[in-house]
Amino acid sequence: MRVVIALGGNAMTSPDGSARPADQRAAVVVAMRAVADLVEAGHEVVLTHGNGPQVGNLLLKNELAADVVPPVPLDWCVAQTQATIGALMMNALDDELRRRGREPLTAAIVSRTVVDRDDPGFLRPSKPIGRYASAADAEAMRAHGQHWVEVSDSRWRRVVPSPEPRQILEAATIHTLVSGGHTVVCAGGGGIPTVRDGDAYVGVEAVIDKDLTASLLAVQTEADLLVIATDVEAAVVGFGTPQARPLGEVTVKEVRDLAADGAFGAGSMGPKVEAVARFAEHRGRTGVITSLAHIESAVLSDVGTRVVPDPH
Ligand SMILES: Nc1ncnc2c1ncn2[C@@H]1O[C@H](COP(=O)(O)OP(=O)(O)O)[C@@H](O)[C@H]1O
Ligand SMILES: NC(=O)OP(=O)(O)O
Repeated sequence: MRVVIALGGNAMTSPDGSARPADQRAAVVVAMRAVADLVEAGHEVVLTHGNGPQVGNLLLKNELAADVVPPVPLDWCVAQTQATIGALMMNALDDELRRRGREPLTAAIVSRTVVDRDDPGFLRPSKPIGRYASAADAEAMRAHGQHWVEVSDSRWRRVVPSPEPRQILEAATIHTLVSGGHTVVCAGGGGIPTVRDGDAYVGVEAVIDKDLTASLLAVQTEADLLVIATDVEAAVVGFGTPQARPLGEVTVKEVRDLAADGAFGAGSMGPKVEAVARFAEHRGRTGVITSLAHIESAVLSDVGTRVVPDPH
């Protein structure tokens, strides 16, 4: 089975959301053990990952050092996070596979995702990146022209434009590699935001939602299954209320109706649900939202929230 797995931020940072190198390395090692189980079982695996904490930290470093070294644009920062996280994932997966007596075949691909130049997302920054801050700190940053929103109780985060992913330019290469037995890390951080400029492609300043890109990746690479791996076992209806119940198997229409009723967090579970719904809709296969620990079960059984195509 060909499986596309999207790893959430929690797969690469410590539980407190810190992005210290040692924490990232340790978290990736744990994630790659679960991935190695799938590879060992004979599945073709395509991996993608988030970069929200990392790209926000890089952007901030650029801004803080602007007086001494020229700052680079946000799309360059996205490319840099793809390289760093891709290298971490390859090292960890290779080590794990060798420990199991298997010769690793991994590749990380710098990947560009085409977006529309006039996407309304450029006018309404919505993608949270970087560290959390207090209301007072957020207010101070706003004075510098940055956009900040309250993402949870008194926790603020910077937001940047997040256009819709339209096409992954490296999809054919990724398809060839995975068909040839490679485990491929790609389209990290949603891909490097890119627009067409005449006959050329140029980067644009944004951070694309990695779950929506994962959905496109799974369609473009003809995956049998899309797994969105996060820190909860399933999407929940009545989230945060005494009536909370995990959502099991649902159709695209059923889950979209729940989304329209506001059942899923806008910057968190919402895009994940939309990602699996799009995959089920356009590929006619199941998309699963579950926790990292359940990746293998997601392939074998019926854990997590499983969005299936609508009946004809
Ligand atoms: N309806 C819901 N069901 C489950 N989790 C939800 C829901 N709405 C919001 N969430 C939040 O979404 C989080 C997962 O999204 P996010 O933190 O963006 O994941 P990741 O960084 O792993 O991609 C959960 O930890 C939970 O707090
Ligand atoms: N690019 C992106 O969606 O990253 P996170 O999942 O880490 O927010």
